[in-house]
Amino acid sequence: MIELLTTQEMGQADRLAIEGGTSGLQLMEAAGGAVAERAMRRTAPGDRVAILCGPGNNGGDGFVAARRLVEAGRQVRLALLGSREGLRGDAATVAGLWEGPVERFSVDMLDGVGLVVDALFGAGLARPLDGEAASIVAAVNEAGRPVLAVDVPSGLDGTTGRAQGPVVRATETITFFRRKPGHLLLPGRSLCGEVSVAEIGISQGVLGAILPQAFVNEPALWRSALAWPQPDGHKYSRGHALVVGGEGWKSGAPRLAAGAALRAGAGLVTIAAPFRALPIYASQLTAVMLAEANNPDGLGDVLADERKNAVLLGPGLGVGAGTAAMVKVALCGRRAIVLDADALTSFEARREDLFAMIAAEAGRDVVLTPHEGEFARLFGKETLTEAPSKLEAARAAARASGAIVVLKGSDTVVAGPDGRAAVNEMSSPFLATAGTGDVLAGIIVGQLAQGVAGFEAAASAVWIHGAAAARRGPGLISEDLQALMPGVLAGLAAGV
Ligand SMILES: NC(=O)C1=CN([C@@H]2O[C@H](COP(=O)(O)OP(=O)(O)OC[C@H]3O[C@@H](n4cnc5c(N)ncnc54)[C@H](O)[C@@H]3O)[C@@H](O)[C@H]2O)[C@@H](O)CC1
Ligand SMILES: [K+]
Repeated sequence: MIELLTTQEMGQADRLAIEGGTSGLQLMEAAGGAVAERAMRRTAPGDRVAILCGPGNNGGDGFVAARRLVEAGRQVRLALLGSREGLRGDAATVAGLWEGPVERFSVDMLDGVGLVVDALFGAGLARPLDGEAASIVAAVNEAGRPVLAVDVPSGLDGTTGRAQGPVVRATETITFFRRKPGHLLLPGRSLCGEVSVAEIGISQGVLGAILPQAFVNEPALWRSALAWPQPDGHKYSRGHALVVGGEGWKSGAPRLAAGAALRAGAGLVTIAAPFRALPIYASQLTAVMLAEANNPDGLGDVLADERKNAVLLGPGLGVGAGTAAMVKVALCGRRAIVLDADALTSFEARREDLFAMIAAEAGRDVVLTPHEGEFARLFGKETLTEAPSKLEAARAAARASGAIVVLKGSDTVVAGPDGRAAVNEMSSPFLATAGTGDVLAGIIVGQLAQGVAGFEAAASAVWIHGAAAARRGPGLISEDLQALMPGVLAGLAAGV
């Protein structure tokens, strides 16, 4: 598992390491040394490097890096924002070890440099940058030279991935011990460039005291929860997913979802749809079965078969009272449910009804998969805009609804009502095409049908979906994803 630490949790990690006997100065020397190592990869002896230091410990890392880079034959010019006398603690100590000149920033420092090291602000950013700090950031961005940011690009909030004011646009960012959510959440991810993590002498053991609740969405988080077929198993032991579909002219979305559920490993997949639409569905389905459900009562009849243990409603279903009534029927009982697209929007004006139905049956998994527009309609625009970050918005929604919330985007967040959250980085911009959300919902219901727990089902599905897309790249359409999934699943089965 790869934990993501908030700025506050990282501060705790630093403190625990120091209490454990590693001094703050040792941590700073290690951090600055790691910065210098990255800088050396980007430059050759004789190259010029501009190091921009701020008034806190981020600046301290810059002073250490400057010293190491001079030792490695780089020509370093160092500028300090603020006065040398204003430096405190370890930053003051390492500034004292720097034998070169300490300049005030001027734009000419950036002329022709091979690299700019941004050590202005890191975890201590307390307010938006203004004044001289803002003009330095503007000059750095204007210069167009490669930028190595220390911890985070200055101006970026590492916890939220947001910048309230000017922010450095980095080519590369080096952070310490663990990444922060802001390295993965947009716009932070696009401002950081390539992100690397340096060990600086903080032991993994501190995580046992911090108990972080946010993680990178990667296989170690959920691999052990995945279900694989057993030699003595049969299709019924791999679960039966039901996709509730609507009219024939909207049959593409449920068909995409159903195919993905089969590929994900569900033993059987059935689409329930109105009788008049069944021939249209049947014309393009083979392994997926069909059932007649003309209305909520009809769906109830289909669901009387308890072996249908996971249900997806939403893709192609239409927005309105009819869909809301279908959702109500599906939510009666203990089976796992995925609500996507129209099923979410159908509760726009009556979200409390939905949350009450979810709460009525404890211990079964409900997964909601909104994109930002659907999220705003269901949970209220303010849940998105007033939350400090996308991560916190998803968490708040999960708490309010009692469901696992998959807030989609190229930085998809999966949040559980228990506070656990995973931020996805295995994604592809080519997923921004019609029907890919239907495929994702299908993978989730396919995982749930196999008995995978809700959070792990959702997080693994998001990853598998992104990994499948990454295998194709340009030209990807949602129909391709099904065929790409076996390669991704084979990698997971092999433990790659
Ligand atoms: N023991 C530790 O805590 C370690 C910290 N390290 C580094 O220390 C950094 C955190 O250091 P600090 O907590 O000193 O924080 P920063 O160095 O990020 O900034 C703190 C300073 O900036 C000022 N400031 C904050 N926002 C401002 C704004 N908008 N405009 C002008 N001034 C502003 C504060 O008043 C304070 O003087 C990390 O990002 C990391 O780079 C590393 O050296 C590793 C060890
Ligand atoms: K920085």
